Amino acid sequence: MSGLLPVADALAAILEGVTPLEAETVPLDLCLGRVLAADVASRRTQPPWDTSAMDGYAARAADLAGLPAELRIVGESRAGERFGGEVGPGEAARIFTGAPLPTGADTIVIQEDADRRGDTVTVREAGRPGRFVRRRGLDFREGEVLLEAGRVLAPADIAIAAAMNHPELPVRRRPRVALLSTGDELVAPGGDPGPDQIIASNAYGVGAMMRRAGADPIDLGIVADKPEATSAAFDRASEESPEVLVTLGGASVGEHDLVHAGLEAKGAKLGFWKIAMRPGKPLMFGRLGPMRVLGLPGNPVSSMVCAQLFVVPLVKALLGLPPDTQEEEAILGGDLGENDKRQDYMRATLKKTPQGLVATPHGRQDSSMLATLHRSQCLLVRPPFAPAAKAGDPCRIVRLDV
Ligand SMILES: Nc1nc2c(c(=O)[nH]1)N[C@H]1C(S)=C(S)[C@@H](COP(=O)(O)OP(=O)(O)OC[C@H]3O[C@@H](n4cnc5c(N)ncnc54)[C@H](O)[C@@H]3O)O[C@H]1N2
Ligand code: MOO
Repeated sequence: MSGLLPVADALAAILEGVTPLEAETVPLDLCLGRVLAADVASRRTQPPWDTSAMDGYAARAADLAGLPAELRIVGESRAGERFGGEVGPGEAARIFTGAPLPTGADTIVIQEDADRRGDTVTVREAGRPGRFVRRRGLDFREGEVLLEAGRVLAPADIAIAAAMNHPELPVRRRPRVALLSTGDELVAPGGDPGPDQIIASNAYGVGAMMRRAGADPIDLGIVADKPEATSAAFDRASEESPEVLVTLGGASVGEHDLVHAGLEAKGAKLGFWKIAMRPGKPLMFGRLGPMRVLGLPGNPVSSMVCAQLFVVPLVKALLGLPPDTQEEEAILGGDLGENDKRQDYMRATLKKTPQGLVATPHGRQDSSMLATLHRSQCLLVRPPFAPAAKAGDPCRIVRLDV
């Protein structure tokens, strides 16, 4: 074996012992995308009474056996104000969509099928008894659980929660993920890079991914490659008390890669460092006090791929959701040589064809190349020591969530 930790073992170590965060109560208009923390039962029956589905006349089916039928109008029922009286034999009430069905009536005649003259209406056509009547509870009943714990709330869920008379919902608190970029060479976008500097991109991409996964990213900025600066940055991170600290860069073995030593100096419990994966070999995991710390390699593609494969599942676990790291079958779109000891995650395009999904890896897979990531829809997954493969062979992919 390579001595490097397999990808699945690394993920298992990161997720070990993670329990979902506590619930908080949030107003409905802020619930989109949040994870429901408890079953929600209706406080109402809907509709609360038998109601009309059309504008027309509420009548008794028995009076409509022979047509045309002439009925006397005894009142009006509209949405918001019902007719308090009763519809007796030979009688009808004017009614509008959404209005309560008056006592005695059991059928709605739509106004297109009737002619009104003063207080009389002549019904020319009528449907079966109960036509155009929505029965009480047709939609849902008080006490019925319509939203189940663990659901990621979508617009229709929020609409039904409102209809059930819930102005707010219990949802899982969003995990807080602190992001720390390391490197003397980095300048924030819009800044003024010196001759040996580049623009920092990782915290923005990874932060966006965290937000989409349901977490709140906290950008702790850029820290210089100095032990004192690294130490101070870890203190700032601890003060924010996030659930997760993600360091970006400085994970490798060079003299200026200070994350590992910095964490050790702070007394962090280090889990693993270096895994059998490309990109992402120097991935690091440990715990600093209550924080889970993931040290992501600085190469931009390594940072993004590791964030999707390891940090997003951690965020999901903190939200009580399954990891969602599903691999899918596809067809290889180009020839590939034998793989080495690292599990490969190759940026590839994904096309739907009559034969199935075709994944075609890009020729250059350098982990510095963000433009290739941007032009990819999936990662082609090649296990360690996978044999050479030809176009048309089956392959495994994970869809990119970037
Ligand atoms: N002797 C060895 N050298 C390297 C190894 C190794 O095993 N032995 N591993 C290589 C691999 S694989 C990777 S990946 C990188 C990871 O290095 P670091 O995590 O220490 O990352 P840095 O050196 O800080 O940066 C790498 C690269 O990425 C750029 N970078 C860093 N942060 C950002 C950012 N926030 N936004 C944009 N770009 C960033 C940085 O400028 C470097 O170019 O190590 C290899 N070396
Ligand atoms: O892991 Mo590094 O990501 O191969 O470039």
